[in-house]
Amino acid sequence: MQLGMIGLGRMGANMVQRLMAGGHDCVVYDHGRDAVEALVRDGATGASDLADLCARLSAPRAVWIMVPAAAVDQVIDQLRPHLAPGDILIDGGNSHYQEDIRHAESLRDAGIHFVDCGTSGGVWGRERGYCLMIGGDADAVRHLDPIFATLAPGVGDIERTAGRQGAPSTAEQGYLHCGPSGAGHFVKMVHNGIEYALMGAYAEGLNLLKRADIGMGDQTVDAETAPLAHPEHYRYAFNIADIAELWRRGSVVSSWLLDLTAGALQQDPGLEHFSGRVSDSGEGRWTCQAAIDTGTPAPLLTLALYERFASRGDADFANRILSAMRYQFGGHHEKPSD
Ligand SMILES: O=C(CO)[C@H](O)[C@H](O)COP(=O)(O)O
Repeated sequence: MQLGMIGLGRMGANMVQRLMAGGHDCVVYDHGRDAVEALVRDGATGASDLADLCARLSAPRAVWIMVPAAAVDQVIDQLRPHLAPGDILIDGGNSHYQEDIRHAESLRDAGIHFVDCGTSGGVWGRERGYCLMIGGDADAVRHLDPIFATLAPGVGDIERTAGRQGAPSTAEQGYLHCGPSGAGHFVKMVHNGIEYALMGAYAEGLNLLKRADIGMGDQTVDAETAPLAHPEHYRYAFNIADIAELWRRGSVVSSWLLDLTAGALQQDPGLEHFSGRVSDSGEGRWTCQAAIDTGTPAPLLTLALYERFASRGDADFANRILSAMRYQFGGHHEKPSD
């Protein structure tokens, strides 16, 4: 099948490679000419601009947009004059699902279908396949089935869930039409909310293991810090990389996130190459907002998001206020940092 791809960053370029390896014909465009030329060398058709991309695609066109969420509006505005009724636009980036509803409505009168697709798999997706969470009109989604089937991981060697019978469903192959416009990105948003909490849980647990050796150090009692009552209970110098490795095998908390964590700890046990400032794309914030809008308790997902804010120093003033209050009511001085 033929597909136009706009945005050839880490995700878009790898997706084109996977599609071409699966026998699809890709017409590609990016602001950066190097990215276009690299894919042309591998067999894609390069476009000089969005009009050229549309001219090179046969009707009905299928155009996949893989750009940062903030740029989607502009790309759609620039594409619109070059599209015709029956064409399909796919937003495969990390857009807010409410933007999808707006985009689908604004294109409907012109007969253009809009499909939203939450895409998970990161830089590993080219090799492992992408998990695709899809929203939009059933007919448009059905038309794109060959594209989704190639991008998705397929059934692979994952054991079949007990009770599932017959030919593997698309969910079992790694892609799913989740519902009408916005449904794909809604599912991806919650996926990322869960991702934040899982990441936070591994990080906190591994940090506690790392700090299980504090009874081995100098136990000088400081009046400003609660003394360690039983230093002998905290004399474990755990090998954190080995424990992460161990948990990958047969444990209840094994997962791909843990596989990646074990890999990072193997390369750099102290994680010295990271400062610990953790960014967020916005997906976690949208998840919390949806939880608030619907009155759905989501304390773990919310806390994990706030921990990311704190990692960037955004709790520093609050912490200074705590110290100031302790000094005001008790004359307590801050302990110099270790
Ligand atoms: O697709 C993803 C992983 O599933 C994420 O959207 C992407 O990597 C950015 O995540 P974050 O919200 O942490 O910035």
